[in-house]
Amino acid sequence: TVEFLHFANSSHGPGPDKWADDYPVANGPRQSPINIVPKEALYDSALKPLKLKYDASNAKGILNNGHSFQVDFVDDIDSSTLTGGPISGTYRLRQFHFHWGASNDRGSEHTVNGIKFPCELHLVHWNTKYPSFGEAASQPDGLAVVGVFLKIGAANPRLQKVLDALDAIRTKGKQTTFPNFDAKTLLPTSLDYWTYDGSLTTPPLLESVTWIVLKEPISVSPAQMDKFRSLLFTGEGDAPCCMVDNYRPPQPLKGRLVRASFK
Ligand SMILES: COc1ccc(C)cc1NC(=O)Nc1ccc2c(c1)[B-](O)(O)OC2
Ligand SMILES: [Zn+2]
Repeated sequence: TVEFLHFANSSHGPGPDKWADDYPVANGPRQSPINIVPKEALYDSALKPLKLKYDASNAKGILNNGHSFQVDFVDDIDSSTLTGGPISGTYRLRQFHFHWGASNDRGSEHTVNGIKFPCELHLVHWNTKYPSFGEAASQPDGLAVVGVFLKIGAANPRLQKVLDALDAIRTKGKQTTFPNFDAKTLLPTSLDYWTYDGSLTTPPLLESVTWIVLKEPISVSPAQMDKFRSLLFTGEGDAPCCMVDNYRPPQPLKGRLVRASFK
């Protein structure tokens, strides 16, 4: 589709249609994202409530990594963790990042009944039964990612704290300190979720993610969406290319079950 032409031919490497050339897992049995069809999700009363315990002092820095920007956390102790939900054991918060579109009609990776949101937040956690994130990322139960949709509405003051840091990381590879941020402030009121087994949505597309997609979106204003679009895929001194449409389209479900924590 047209929005991927720019992604496919841009300076920051091949787009989603070409990934299978270098990463055959791109056509694997548990790829992400997917289109979520609420009516086809199975309510599972055995699913536990999500327990997110985040320590604001673990926030470290904010980085433009050339395909999104991420806020990194200290993850050498169990101070910012995800437990409960569909997972067993303790997963540590490593980073969060976003995916967004060139316009408000697209940008999310997961869709709901085919509906695209303008933006999607990913809170990335890794299973502490493995020695490190890198190790966990190659295990089927290694990662747990909480996905949160952003919907156009009132300006979101908690999100604004993150957006205010973007001027300092406009180009690929730039980073700056980002202390004392409580990632919990980015979550909606309800923690109702859909969950399914999936993958990273960017290369290396590893099939190691238990996805936990929240039903309730958080708000973002049109002006705040324009702030995301002020970032560049390109490095300082390169011909500037706006960081937009950094989302992978939904992938085949291949028989997977999507469970719901709510009726
Ligand atoms: C070059 O990138 C790597 C090299 C080596 C390792 C071990 C991992 C990665 N990438 C990685 O973790 N990406 C990644 C991690 C988590 C998420 C996503 C991408 B997402 O699907 O967008 O949302 C959740
Ligand atoms: Zn992501």
